[in-house]
Amino acid sequence: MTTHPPIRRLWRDVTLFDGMDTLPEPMAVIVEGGHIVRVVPSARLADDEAATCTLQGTGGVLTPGLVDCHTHLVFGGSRADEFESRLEGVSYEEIARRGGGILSTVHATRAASEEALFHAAKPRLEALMREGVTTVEIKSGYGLSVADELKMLRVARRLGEELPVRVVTTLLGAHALPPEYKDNSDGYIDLVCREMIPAAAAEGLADAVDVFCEKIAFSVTQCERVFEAAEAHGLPIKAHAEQLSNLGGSAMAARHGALSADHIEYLDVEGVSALHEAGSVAVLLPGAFHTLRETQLPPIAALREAGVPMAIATDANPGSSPLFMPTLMLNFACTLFRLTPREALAGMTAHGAQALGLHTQQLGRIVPGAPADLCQWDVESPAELAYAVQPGRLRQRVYGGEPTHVQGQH
Ligand SMILES: N=CN[C@@H](CCC(=O)O)C(=O)O
Ligand SMILES: [Zn+2]
Repeated sequence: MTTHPPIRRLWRDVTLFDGMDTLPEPMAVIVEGGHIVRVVPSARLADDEAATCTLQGTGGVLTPGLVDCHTHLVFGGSRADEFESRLEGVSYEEIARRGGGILSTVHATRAASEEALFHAAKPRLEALMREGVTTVEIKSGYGLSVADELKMLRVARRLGEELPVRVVTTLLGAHALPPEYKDNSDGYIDLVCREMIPAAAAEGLADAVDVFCEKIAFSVTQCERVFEAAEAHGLPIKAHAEQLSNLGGSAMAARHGALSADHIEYLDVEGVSALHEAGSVAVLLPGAFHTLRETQLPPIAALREAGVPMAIATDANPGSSPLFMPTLMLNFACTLFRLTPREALAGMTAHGAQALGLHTQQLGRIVPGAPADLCQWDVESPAELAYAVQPGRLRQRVYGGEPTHVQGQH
């Protein structure tokens, strides 16, 4: 039987954004067996080395595949009616207090079958993939019972099995208080700690555990209990914190070694120091900031000064961020939060991967040894990806070394 050598794929004469920076000269990248094996200035690529490769593309901008490190893509129903109420002046918090908001999605998600949730989530995920996403985190959090949270996580896992995209799952059982635990939030936290986390861990369904630490959700003390249960099962943690008020959830999460604190509009200087000391990532979610018409900006200058890595994500969800367009988030990160285009792009590549704990594999970078997840864009400079909101510029999406076609892509 003859064996064929693995295909070596070559991109050359590209402007390279390597996950952290734009390189100063046209570059060549060689991929083999699912990994990047060589990154070299095109001018220094020898003809005999190029001859061993299949030329895959030239010109434009090559970036790592985008990493969307915070989404709620699996859900039932729609919240267009709530969108209208907010336009009439009812706040997100008030809607939540009236039993709408997250709980209205819980109702619809519980009523949906696993099959129905899968088919509803698939086109949302394909929309992200058409815009360059090769790694996506998907949270549960609209089930709020053991069976329904596991159902959501199974759907997320199946999406990763059936589509050419890396899916990282997060159990967000402590997202909201389900109606059957009304006036018994500690009882619900008991359920999360004693049943939900152990069940998700036993079935290998969760890669991390998240909480919503907020007045309309759970207290710092309750969230800490969830983290202790996650730690007991060897699961990394992250937190929705300081989104609507400053409770100190980010600092507590950082003390527990959180991968990330997310939203963080109300984060104070102590919180920034805590993230810095713990090596946690600050995940900025400009889509939710925009949709909820927030006015409190996250402490970008302090984060930058402290050297806290900043990630950007879509937060794609039916309520606070029904936005399924990663490059729009790059633009929002710059226009709303005043990040530079370089910071925004690092936020959806290298730092997004770090928020998922995947930086140890060099995910989100274009360096030798990194997984070969790449995007070749029809733009002249990386900054254009954040500058213009213009779908259709993705020339080639490469996942695990293989060029992939995404449903609906032309
Ligand atoms: N902040 C809490 N959770 C989600 C919102 C979910 C929803 O409104 O359905 C978020 O990340 O914004
Ligand atoms: Zn979220």
